[in-house]
Amino acid sequence: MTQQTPLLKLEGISLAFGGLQVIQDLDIAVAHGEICSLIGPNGAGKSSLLNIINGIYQPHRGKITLDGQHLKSHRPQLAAKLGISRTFQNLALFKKMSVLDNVLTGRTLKISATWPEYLLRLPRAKREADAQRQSAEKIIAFLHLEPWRHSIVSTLSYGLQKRVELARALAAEPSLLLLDEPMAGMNSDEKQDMARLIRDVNRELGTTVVIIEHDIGVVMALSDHIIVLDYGRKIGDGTADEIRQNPEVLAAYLGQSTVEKQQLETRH
Ligand SMILES: Nc1ncnc2c1ncn2[C@@H]1O[C@H](COP(=O)(O)OP(=O)(O)OP(=O)(O)O)[C@@H](O)[C@H]1O
Repeated sequence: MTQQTPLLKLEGISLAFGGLQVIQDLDIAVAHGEICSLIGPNGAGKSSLLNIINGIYQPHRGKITLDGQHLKSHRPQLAAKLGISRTFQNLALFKKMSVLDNVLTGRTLKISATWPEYLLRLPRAKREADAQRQSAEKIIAFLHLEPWRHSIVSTLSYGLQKRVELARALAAEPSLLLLDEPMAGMNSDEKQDMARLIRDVNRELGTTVVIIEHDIGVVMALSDHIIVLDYGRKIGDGTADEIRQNPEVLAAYLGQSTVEKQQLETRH
């Protein structure tokens, strides 16, 4: 596929729960190598959309294409195999395990030696275990987590735990990384650190990122492309400047806090 082919394309996607229409006839395209933010008021359907992209929810209508390949029956296992990795709104780590062991769990799909080979410590399993560990250590270094690599996750600050979650998602070497509010609950310094790391991941590893974030200042500074949802409909799609001038987007944010709306209008 050429670089002009979007990495991810959704066409005519609709999802409902009972009578509640959560996503309505949505078309979006995410280009290779971009940071694309999904924003919108609470309940707009942002997390549901990530759940569709990584196969947790099956849309009732519509077509999903990844790098030109139509995904007819999309499931989380397939998404992982195709290089889609994600983090969740609430931390989903093995809290009693070390940072290194948590990151290693992100490499499960990269294991090819069998359990008997591991149990018998056969050479192929040993070589593979060494390689897995080296890859995990590389990600830990990339995200500046070395001082805590042997720390038990539950002893770390919330900001560091979110970083471990990012490390675990990256350990799978995804081409598409889905981040569901990676900065929620962080203080301003932690948010800045996380934003910098996401930019480094995007630029240095070449990972395409789709991120849900409520902090409009961070979104405006970080995104190449912004998609705005409201009641499951797309009401904005463009660069930060285009979104800032979109009357429908501004109107949707009128119901939000004044601070959020001002940030949307004034951030550069
Ligand atoms: N599994 C489900 N069953 C029923 N309703 C659901 C389910 N998942 C999501 N919803 C509903 O779909 C709507 C959209 O929810 P979603 O979490 O996708 O919104 P969101 O934009 O991510 O919101 P927030 O910013 O508050 O996280 C909400 O009304 C929610 O209650």
